[in-house]
Amino acid sequence: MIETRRLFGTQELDTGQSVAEQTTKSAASGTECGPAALLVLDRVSVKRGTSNVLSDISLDLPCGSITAIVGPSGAGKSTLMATLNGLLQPSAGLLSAAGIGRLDSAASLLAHRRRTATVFQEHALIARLSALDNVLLGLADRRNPFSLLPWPRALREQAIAALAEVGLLDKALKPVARLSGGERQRVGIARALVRRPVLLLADEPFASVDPTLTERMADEFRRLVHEHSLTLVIVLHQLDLARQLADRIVGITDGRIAFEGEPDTFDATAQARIFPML
Ligand SMILES: Nc1ncnc2c1ncn2[C@@H]1O[C@H](COP(=O)(O)OP(=O)(O)OP(=O)(O)O)[C@@H](O)[C@H]1O
Repeated sequence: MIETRRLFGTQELDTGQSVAEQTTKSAASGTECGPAALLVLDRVSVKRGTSNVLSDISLDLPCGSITAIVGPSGAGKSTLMATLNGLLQPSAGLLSAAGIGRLDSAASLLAHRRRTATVFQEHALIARLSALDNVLLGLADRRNPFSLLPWPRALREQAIAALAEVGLLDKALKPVARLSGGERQRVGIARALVRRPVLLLADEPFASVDPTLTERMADEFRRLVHEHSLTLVIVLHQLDLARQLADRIVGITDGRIAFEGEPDTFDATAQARIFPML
């Protein structure tokens, strides 16, 4: 396990409440998750175009767990993430979410997406906008998209709280173009946290961060996930990092699960099954 370090630092807000406290409360009231799984995939297949990209995926995501998805390029990892997010619909099989039920209607998918947030590989930030405005974009579905009015005060406070949570309060008004790579990644994390999600999806979030910073950020990621009572699914190319960070590793090859187990069972034989060239 990585030694705990506070890269971001938790800043207390005027309300005396950290985002972690607020989020834990909202997460707890937002799901009836408890000891059950937050999300269950039952024999899910997904097509892109006419080809089957995922086949027969059965997977439980226990509440509060960290699952690392590993696999070669083109194996279907991002497709799986888009399916977990409700962006891609299965061509066969079923997803069900705690407190929502089957994710097979517009209403159930909307409910699922409202409590899900994503951290992207290249942060997907708008460079000319400030850190604060980028974090507010994480709340775009919480107000009228055609509104010309300034963001409501409550949402601005929520965004400021999320920036404080990742230790970036002093950079709130700086354009993202003038932030370092690590700071941008933290803005991306704040933009996800501001949604007060219960499910956090991260697709190669450390791809553009140097190895030393990656280890520190992974450690901090783990802290945030636990403090916010989140369920995290993270795609990682670094296998050592996957072992350190995750409670469970899922290996995918050719759109199928080739390995599923605790990190200490992800041995050379398991690795060879997923990455035959290593
Ligand atoms: N929009 C799309 N339309 C059709 N096929 C697609 C589309 N996006 C991805 N694919 C195909 O689906 C397969 C899985 O792609 P996916 O991006 O899920 O893989 P991945 O494991 O995330 O790869 P990488 O590690 O390179 O990001 C690939 O063969 C890819 O070419």
